Amino acid sequence: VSRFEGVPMAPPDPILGVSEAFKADKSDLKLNLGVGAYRTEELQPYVLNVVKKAENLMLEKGEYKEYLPIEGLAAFNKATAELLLGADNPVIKQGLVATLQSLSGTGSLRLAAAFIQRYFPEAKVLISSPTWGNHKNIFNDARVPWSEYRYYDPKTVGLDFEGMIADIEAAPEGSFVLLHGCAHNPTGIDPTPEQWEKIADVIQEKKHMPFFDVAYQGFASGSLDEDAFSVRLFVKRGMEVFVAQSYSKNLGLYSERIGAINVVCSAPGVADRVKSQLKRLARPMYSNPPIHGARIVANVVGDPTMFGEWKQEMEQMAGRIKNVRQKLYDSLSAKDKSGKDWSFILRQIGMFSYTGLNKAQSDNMTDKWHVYMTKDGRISLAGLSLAKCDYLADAIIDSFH
Ligand SMILES: Cc1ncc(COP(=O)(O)O)c(CN[C@](O)(C(=O)O)[C@@H](O)C(=O)O)c1O
Repeated sequence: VSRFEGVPMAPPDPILGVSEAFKADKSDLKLNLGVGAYRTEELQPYVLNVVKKAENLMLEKGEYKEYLPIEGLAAFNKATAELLLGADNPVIKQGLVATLQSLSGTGSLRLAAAFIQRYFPEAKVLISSPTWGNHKNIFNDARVPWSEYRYYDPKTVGLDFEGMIADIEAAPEGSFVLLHGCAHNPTGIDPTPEQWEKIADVIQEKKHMPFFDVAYQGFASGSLDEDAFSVRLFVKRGMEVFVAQSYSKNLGLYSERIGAINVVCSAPGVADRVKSQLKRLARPMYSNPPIHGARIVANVVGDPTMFGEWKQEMEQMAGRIKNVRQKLYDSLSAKDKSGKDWSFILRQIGMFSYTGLNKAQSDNMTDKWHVYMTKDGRISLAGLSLAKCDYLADAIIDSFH
């Protein structure tokens, strides 16, 4: 008998498992609104033109494939910190930022979790309710305890700001507060600038550590700087901050697994020590990160023409999603006779819309309409075309009532 006899079948991933089910569906009506992956109006995957340009340049140069240092490609680490904080941010000049290239957003979050587990074993991470489906698994597997702060208010289909502040205030001093830098996943609801100020106040008062997850910089509003507002606000206040970054969405580098963990410290010597310990944790985890995506980012950001083209393509992707949001809202408003207010769809930002459909209703979307979405009611508008909005509106109205 096999020694693996006791190994049970793991459940499908709540997000990536939806894509597997979608692939198995034979209907030509099927729509994949599950994983947050950008599609064109023709519902095809999209490789940015600027990425193709950078890759052609790299091919011509015929670059080496030697190991990267544990911390990754230096040119990438410089570019990624500058993109996040602004090239002229004093914390960069003063050597206060420890940046390590890591395996995209997930790997960066996991590496930071390992650091928290080792150096702050008593601390808890506060995560929003709801949050990205993988956050809890990352902290569970890193043996970091977490609890939730209120975030989504189903009554207003908006932010439960009072609840959020109260829960952050009530948490033990020195907790880590996980915040979505922009384009909150799954709700698409972001705090206003004034609310970010208040969130920074309470985190400062309680001596908590802000931990930003920045997976959509430039993809939410179309502007890299606008989408970095929250992070730069906290750094400007002199706060020490963790920031995980990802280039999966804004540069379309999903499977290249390119991202970074940044730790903004309040004293130069400290940043070097933090970086050295992050390296010590990364080495036995995956040793060193993949070079291809790092070179693409470094080449694009390092060349003013390509950087400009990237910003244009980002605005186009964000723009297409905004158009789809508007069209879906128009279709729902025109078709739904119940008088339900669908304007929350227009107030949400980024790839996703949190529809309020419950599990049974989401099942109906899939079983009856072949619309694939996550069971928490989230739909990825990045997987929707203008042409399919009427069909989706019919499915949503049928499922709600
Ligand atoms: C808030 C947040 N943080 C981190 C990540 C990790 O991304 P990566 O490891 O590729 O850099 C995602 C991606 N989340 C998804 O878009 C999603 O929620 O569908 C999807 O890519 C995923 O992995 O689940 C995310 O939404």
